[in-house]
Amino acid sequence: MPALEVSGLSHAYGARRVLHEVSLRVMPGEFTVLLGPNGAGKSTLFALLTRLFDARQGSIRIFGAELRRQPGLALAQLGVVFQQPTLDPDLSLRQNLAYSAALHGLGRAEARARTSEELARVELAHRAEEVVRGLSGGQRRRVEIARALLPRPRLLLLDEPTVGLDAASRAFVLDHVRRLCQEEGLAVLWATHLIDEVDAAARVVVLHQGHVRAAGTVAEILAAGGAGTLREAFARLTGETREAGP
Ligand SMILES: Nc1ncnc2c1ncn2[C@@H]1O[C@H](COP(=O)(O)OP(=O)(O)OP(=O)(O)O)[C@@H](O)[C@H]1O
Repeated sequence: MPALEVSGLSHAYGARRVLHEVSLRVMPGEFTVLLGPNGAGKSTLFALLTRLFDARQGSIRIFGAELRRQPGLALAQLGVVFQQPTLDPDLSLRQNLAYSAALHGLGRAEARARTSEELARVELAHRAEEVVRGLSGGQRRRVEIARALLPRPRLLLLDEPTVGLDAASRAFVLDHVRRLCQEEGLAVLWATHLIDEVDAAARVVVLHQGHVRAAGTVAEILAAGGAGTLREAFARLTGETREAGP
C-alpha cells in the first residue's frame, strides 16, 4: 500500500490556480524528492497534505486513509518538518519535544524516553537541557526532525529542510533521513529546489508551475527529459535553467 497517494489534486488562491491535477505516490521506504523552483507549488502542496488547507479537488490518501474523510487516521501516520522553523527558542530541546509529545498523546515516561532516543539519533542528546536559542540552524533542523519522529510516523514530509544550512549540516540531515528510509522503511517526501539533493537511489517528482512534469527514478527522469544529467533534464522539462540550481 502506498504511504502517500495524491490523485488529481488542484488548488487555487482566489482565481489563481497554482496546482493543476497533481498526482504522485510515495511507497514505504522510499526517499522521494519533490523538485521544483521557487513558486512551483511545493509549500501549497504541503499545506494540503497536512490539512492546513482543505483539498477541494482531488484526493489525498495516507496509508489508504482519505484525508478529508478520515483525517484522524491519516494524520496519525504523518510527521512534518515545515519550511519555517517552529521551535520555541526560549525552551530547552527537551521542553520543545515534551510539548509536542503531549500533543500527540504520549505519556510522560514514554515522552521522556522517546525524546532521549530521537535526540541521540541526531547526536544532540547531550544538549537536551539547553535552550534552543544556543543552537545553530543545522542543529535546530535536527531537533525538528527528532520532534517530528517522536510519535513514530510512517510518512515524513520535509519542506526545504536544508535552506540556510552549511554543507556539513545539509549532509548530516540528508544522511539521517535517507538512513531512516533504508533502515526503518520510513516513507519520505523531501521538497527542495536543489538538484544536488537528489542521489541515485532517490525517486523524483518534478513540479513546475503547479504541474507534475515528470516522476520516477533518476534514470526515468533522464529518459523523460532526453538528457544526460538531471540538471539538463530539469531544464528541458521545465524550461528553467537557473532556478533549481544550488
Ligand atoms: N497565500 C497565498 N495567496 C496567494 N498566492 C499564493 C499564496 N501562497 C502562495 N501563493 C502563490 O502560489 C504559487 C505557489 O507558491 P508555493 O509557496 O506553494 O511554491 P513553492 O514551490 O513552495 O515556492 P517557495 O519555495 O518559494 O516557497 C506561487 O506563485 C505563489 O506566489
